[in-house]
Amino acid sequence: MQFKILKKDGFARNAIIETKRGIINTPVFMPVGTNGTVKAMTPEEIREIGYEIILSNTYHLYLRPGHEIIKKLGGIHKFINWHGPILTDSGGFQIYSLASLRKITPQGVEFRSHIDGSLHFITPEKAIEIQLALGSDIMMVLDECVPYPAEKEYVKKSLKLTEDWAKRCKDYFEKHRNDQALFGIIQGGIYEELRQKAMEGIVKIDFDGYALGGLSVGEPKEDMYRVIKNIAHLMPEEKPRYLMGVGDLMDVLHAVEHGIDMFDCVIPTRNARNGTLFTSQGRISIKRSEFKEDNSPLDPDCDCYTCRNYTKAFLRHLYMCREILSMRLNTIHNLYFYCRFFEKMREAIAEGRFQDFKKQWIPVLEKNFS
Ligand SMILES: CO[C@@H]1O[C@H](CNc2nc3cc4c(=O)[nH]c(N)nc4cc3[nH]2)[C@@H](O)[C@H]1O
Ligand SMILES: [Zn+2]
Repeated sequence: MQFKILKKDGFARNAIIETKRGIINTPVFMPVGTNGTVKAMTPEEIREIGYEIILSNTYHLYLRPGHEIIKKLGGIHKFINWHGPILTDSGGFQIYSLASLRKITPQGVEFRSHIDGSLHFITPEKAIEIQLALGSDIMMVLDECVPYPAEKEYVKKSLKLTEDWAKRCKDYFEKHRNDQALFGIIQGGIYEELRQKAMEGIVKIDFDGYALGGLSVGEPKEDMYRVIKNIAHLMPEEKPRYLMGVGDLMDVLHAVEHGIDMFDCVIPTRNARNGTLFTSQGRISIKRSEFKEDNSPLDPDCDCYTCRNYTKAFLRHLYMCREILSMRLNTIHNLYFYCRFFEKMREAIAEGRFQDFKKQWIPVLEKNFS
C-alpha cells in the first residue's frame, strides 16, 4: 500500500492511498457496510455515487456467515460483489458495543454473540486470521475500545493490553504477510498524555497506517475535539490517519483541519433510514407535515437520482408508509451529499482555501430543521 501526499493546507492534506484494488483519494469518507452491504444500496450504486472504499465488520462476518465460508467462496470482494478496496474493522468496537458477557483477559476477549448467544474467544492472532481469510485490503488490529467515561487508571492499564495485542497482531501478520495492509489503533481515552504515550508505543511497532480509536463513543464533543487537536497532527505524517466512527460533517471539518485523512460513520445511512436528510439548506426531517404538499426537490443544489426525480411530498409519503423505497431514495441522497462534500473539501485543500470552505459550511451544517 502506497500513501502519497499531494497538497497541504495547514495540517489539512490531500493524499492518495494506492491499493491493489484501486486508488483512494483522501480526505475520504467510507460508507459502513457492516454485513457486507451498505444498507439499501447495491455496490454499483455506491460506485456510481463516487465512493472508492467501503468498511465492513470482522465481528459480524465472523459470526455470520463465518470467515471460512467467505474464504471458501472466493473472499469478501467476490462474496459482496464490491471490487474496490475494503477496510475491515477488527471487532475491537463491536465486541464491546454489541456482544454480551464480555471477559477481557490478557490472552484475548471472550464474549457471547448478539445473534444467538454462542460463546466465542477472539485473540489478536484470531482477529488477523479472520481478516486475512476475508481478504480485506486494510485490516485493523484487535484493540480494547475503552468506553466513555473511564477512569485514568483503567485507561492506563488498558493501554498496556492494547499495545501488547497490537504487537501480537503485527507479529502474526508478518508471519502470514500478503499484500493486505494493517493499521494500528491509538487509544488513551480523553487523556492527552495517555494518548501521546499510546501513540509512541503503537508507532514503534510500525504499521501501514494509524487510527484514533476510543472516540465517538459518547464523550463530550469538546473532549473529542481537544484530543484530535492535540494528537492528530503528531501521528506519523507519511502514513494515513484514520479517525474511527466519525462522523458528523462538523466533526469531519475539525478533524481534517488537524490532519485526519480517513473517516467512517453510520450517520448518512442510518439517518437516511430515519428520515433525517442532509441538504445544502441544512438538515431536515422529511416526515415534517410542512412537506406534505411540497412539490419541490429535496435539495435544489443536488443532482442525485433522488433530487432529480422525486419531490419532498413523495419522499415524505414513502417515509410515512415505511416503504422500502424510502430507505433507498433517502440513502442515495445522503451518501451522494457526503460524497460531494468530501469532493468539494478536497478541491478546497487543492486550492489552498480549506479555511474558507470551513467558514462557508459551518452555518449550513448548524441549520437543523429535523
Ligand atoms: C456516532 O455513531 C455511533 O458510534 C459508532 C461510531 N463510533 C465509533 N467509535 C469507534 C471506536 C473504535 C475503536 O476504538 N476501535 C475499533 N477497533 N473500532 C472502533 C470503531 C468505532 N466507531 C457507530 O457505530 C454508532 O453507533
Ligand atoms: Zn440529492
